[in-house]
Amino acid sequence: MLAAVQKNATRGDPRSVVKAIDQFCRQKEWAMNVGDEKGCILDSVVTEVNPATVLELGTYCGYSTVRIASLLPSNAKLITLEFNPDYAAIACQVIAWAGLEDKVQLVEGASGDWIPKMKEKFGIETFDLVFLDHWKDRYLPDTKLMEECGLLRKGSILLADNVICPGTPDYLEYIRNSPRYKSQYFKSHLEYTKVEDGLEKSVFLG
Ligand SMILES: O=C(NCCCCc1cc2ccncc2s1)c1cc(-c2ccc(F)cc2)cc(O)c1O
Ligand SMILES: [Mg+2]
Repeated sequence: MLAAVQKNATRGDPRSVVKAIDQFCRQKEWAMNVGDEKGCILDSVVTEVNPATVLELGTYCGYSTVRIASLLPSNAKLITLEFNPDYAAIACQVIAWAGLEDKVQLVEGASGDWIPKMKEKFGIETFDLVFLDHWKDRYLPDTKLMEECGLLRKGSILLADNVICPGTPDYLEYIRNSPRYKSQYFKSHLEYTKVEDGLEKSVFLG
């Protein structure tokens, strides 16, 4: 995938990086990027929220990191967490190829360990937008952890990938029934396939 980016995408052009990855995943080898279809929904939410601070849980190869960072205002900050060092190493190069390294802070480690340290380590008050795309059984515990750590404010947006496939049933149950969130489901498809999947967008009501 990285070779395809370096071969087919223009340095400093995020859109060409996104296009090169989508082409590679459609023509050569499926990969678990959010993909072009759900990516358009992600883009519209980022544009609508126009966030100053973003947390991405699950960098993988940096595809959604590039999509999000390319839409952020100049002073905005995107912190992205990746557990797997091999993925993180690739993502770092993909983000650099897109010329977005100044907007992105890539952190290696587990969400459960890093979320409680966000304020002290990165000087973050609260996140305007959180994109959940990591272990599907961590969406719920990490959301509760973010609440407990005071990382969400009235109006913070949570956008969760894969709520149908692979699925995050406990997260959906919680977020759709909690009086502290207003949720909306965006029906789509699993990246590069016809399988149903979707994004759940939730506003924290405080
Ligand atoms: O597992 C997925 N994504 C998480 C990878 C886990 C990486 C982590 C990052 C991190 C950061 C901080 N703390 C802990 C963690 S753990 C994932 C899987 C599929 C899929 C769908 C159908 C299939 F047949 C096979 C795979 C599709 C997707 O869009 C995904 O996002
Ligand atoms: Mg995903």
